[in-house]
Amino acid sequence: MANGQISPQRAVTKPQSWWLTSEPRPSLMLQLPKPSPSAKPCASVEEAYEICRQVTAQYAKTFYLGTLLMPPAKRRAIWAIYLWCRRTDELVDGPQAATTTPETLDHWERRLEAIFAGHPQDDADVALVDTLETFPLDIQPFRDMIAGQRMDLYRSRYQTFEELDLYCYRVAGTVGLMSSAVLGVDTGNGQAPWQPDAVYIPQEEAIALGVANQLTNILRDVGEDVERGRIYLPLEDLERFDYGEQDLLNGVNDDRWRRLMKFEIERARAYFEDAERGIRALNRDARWPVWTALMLYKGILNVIEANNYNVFDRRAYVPTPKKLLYLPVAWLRAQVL
Ligand SMILES: CC(C)=CCC/C(C)=C/CC/C(C)=C/CC/C(C)=C/[C@@H]1[C@@H](COP(=O)(O)OP(=O)(O)O)[C@]1(C)CC/C=C(\C)CC/C=C(\C)CCC=C(C)C
Ligand SMILES: Nc1ncnc2c1ncn2[C@@H]1O[C@H](COP(=O)(O)OP(=O)(O)OP(=O)(O)O)[C@@H](O)[C@H]1O
Ligand SMILES: [Mn+2]
Repeated sequence: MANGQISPQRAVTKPQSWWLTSEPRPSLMLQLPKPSPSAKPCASVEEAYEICRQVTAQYAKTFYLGTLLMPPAKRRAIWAIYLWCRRTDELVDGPQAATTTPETLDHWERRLEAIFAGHPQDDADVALVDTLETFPLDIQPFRDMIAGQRMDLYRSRYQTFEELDLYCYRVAGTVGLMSSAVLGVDTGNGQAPWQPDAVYIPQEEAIALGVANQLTNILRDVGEDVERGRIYLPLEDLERFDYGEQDLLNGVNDDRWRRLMKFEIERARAYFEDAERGIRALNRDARWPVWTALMLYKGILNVIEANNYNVFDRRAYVPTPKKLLYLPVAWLRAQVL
């Protein structure tokens, strides 16, 4: 970056740029740009998309696999959106989270407005600006996501599911809305015979997939989150199953915990089912990737069950060979459902 050049391959494997740190926590290495003159964009559009691709490939194997099934223009747009979302999430979840304040998020929101006005603030933004010129993305879901990260700044407990649902919309339902603008709808999807030209926009279903993913993410990461002092499971649910906050802190895996987890897993599955109904309204070339991403993420719920609900000291994941087995099933669903 110092000499105005960027080598995306090196940038990811040998962290030297502003968006990577040298020794961060092992699972995540992204970091926000420091507001310095050297952060001014100098990458070409191609180079910027390559940065986005590498980050998505490295940090989101599930979603990356889905994007590989898309036409190239849509695929790279999703990578650009992924990088912006990941950087936003990193503000409150990454290594620099302790120094993030409401003002940091205000600043991030002003940067967002500049990007939407066509002014990239650093190399990665070059890709997002290009995506915004190509696809009809609205700024509101991006703003809503920042509002979701604000919640993480001042909240570590949710009393009711309604409160958690709002959080899930903001940090993940918004991703469904952003992605939909890229994926596009099938303009011949009119469902009412008396209105054959009406196009159905599956917004609720797109949000439902984001919420389903986020609920799954919350169930998978219960142990990790508790260690960081965070409880996303609604406290009203803990009470309903007579499972105390202290039990959660102690990682107690008993009948009460398993009944609570079964309840939460069924709730997440209901959101997945709502989302599934919207996929056929999407553009034909988007259905296979979305079915794949959906089935892979939903598969994590089965793994949690197979692990006997132990999310305290092991992480539930779908092994790669199994991920590949989902591909033909997802393809078939994309053709017939
Ligand atoms: C295949 C495809 C279209 C993927 C979209 C990829 C994308 C743009 C992802 C952005 C994800 C992101 C970084 C969001 C920031 C907030 C956050 C962390 C949300 C959680 C993701 C977790 O990912 P991961 O497992 O890597 O978590 P860790 O940080 O490692 O703990 C979320 C669970 C939310 C992801 C939400 C979606 C991908 C929304 C999907 C919805 C659609 C593609 C809409 C489809 C349309 C219809 C009609 C069904
Ligand atoms: N396919 C896999 N094979 C082996 N271990 C895996 C696999 N996927 C995830 N893991 C385990 O989960 C840990 C990190 O999960 P991570 O969130 O990076 O998963 P991921 O591959 O990015 O998938 P996702 O896109 O679902 O988040 C890894 O360090 C490893 O322990
Ligand atoms: Mn991940």
